[in-house]
Amino acid sequence: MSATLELVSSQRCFGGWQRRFRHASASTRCEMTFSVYLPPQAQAGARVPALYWLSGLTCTDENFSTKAGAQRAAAELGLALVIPDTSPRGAHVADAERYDLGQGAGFYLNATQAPWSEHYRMEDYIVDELPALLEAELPIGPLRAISGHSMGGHGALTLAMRHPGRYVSASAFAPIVNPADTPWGQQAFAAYLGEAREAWLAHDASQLMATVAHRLPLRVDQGGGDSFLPEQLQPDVLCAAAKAHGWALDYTLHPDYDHSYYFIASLIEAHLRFHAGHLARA
Ligand SMILES: N[C@@H](CCC(=O)N[C@@H](CSC=O)C(=O)NCC(=O)O)C(=O)O
Repeated sequence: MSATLELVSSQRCFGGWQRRFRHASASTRCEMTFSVYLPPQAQAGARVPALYWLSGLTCTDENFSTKAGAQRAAAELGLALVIPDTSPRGAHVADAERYDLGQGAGFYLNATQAPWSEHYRMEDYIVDELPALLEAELPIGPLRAISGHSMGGHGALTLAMRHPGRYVSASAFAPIVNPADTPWGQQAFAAYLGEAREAWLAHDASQLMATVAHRLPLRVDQGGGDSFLPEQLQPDVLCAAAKAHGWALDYTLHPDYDHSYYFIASLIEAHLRFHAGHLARA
C-alpha cells in the first residue's frame, strides 16, 4: 500500500474501510499509530474531505473507532475520519505515573520543557505531518475539519484557532476550554510549557478568542450530568469569551448526559453533518 505506512488492520465498514496504520513520525521521533475510516466515496478514485478526531485522556486511536459509532454517517456524507493517538508512546518516551500527564495525555501541543520536549510534539504531528502524509498516501483531499472530546476538544478548538485556514470548521464534546485556570490544564501546561502563564494562554481556547482574528464555525456540546463539568471543563468561560469577542459559537448543554462515549455516540452524527455542511460550502 505504501512505503511509509504499515497497515496494522483493515475491516469493511458501511461500504468503506476502517483501517489502522503505524508509521515513523519525524515530529514525535517515535512510532505512531492512527486509525482512519475511508468512506465508499474514497474508493472510486476520488479524494474525500477529512474530519480529524482528537480523543481525550487515557485514549488511543481505538476508543473513538470502536465506541462512537461515527462510520455510518461518515459513509453517507463521504467524510474520512482521521483518528490519531493522544501522545507519543514507547519505552524511550517520557511518561508519568498519573493518567492525566505523559503517554495518553499529550494535550495536542509542542512541549518546550525537558523531558517532554524530545517527543511531545503533537501539534506539529496533527497539524502538519499527519495531513501531509495522508494526503500523499491515501484518497484524502486537503479540505479538513476537526473535532474532539475533553482534552481532544481542547485540542480541536485550539489547533483550529492557532492555525487559521487549516480547518474549515471545529467542534467539541465536553472540551477543556479554560485550561489555564483548571487543574488538568494547569498541571499539563506547567509540565509541558513551563511555569510562565503567558505561554499557557496561547493554548487556551477561551483566551485565544480574544486574539485570533480568523473566525471559523464552532460547535460545542456539553453534558449537564458530566462529573468533570464544574472543576475541569467550565464551558461558561468559553461562552462568555465568544460573546465578548464576537464568535458565533453554537453551544448546547444537554441535561443528564455524562462525560462518556454514550454522550459522543448520541451526538456524533449531528457533528458530522455540521462539518459536512461547512466542508461542502468551502
Ligand atoms: N479517571 C478516569 C479519567 C479518564 C477519562 O475519563 N477519559 C476520558 C476522556 S477525559 C478528558 O480528556 C475518555 O475518553 N476515556 C476513554 C473512554 O473510552 O471512555 C480514568 O482513568 O478512567
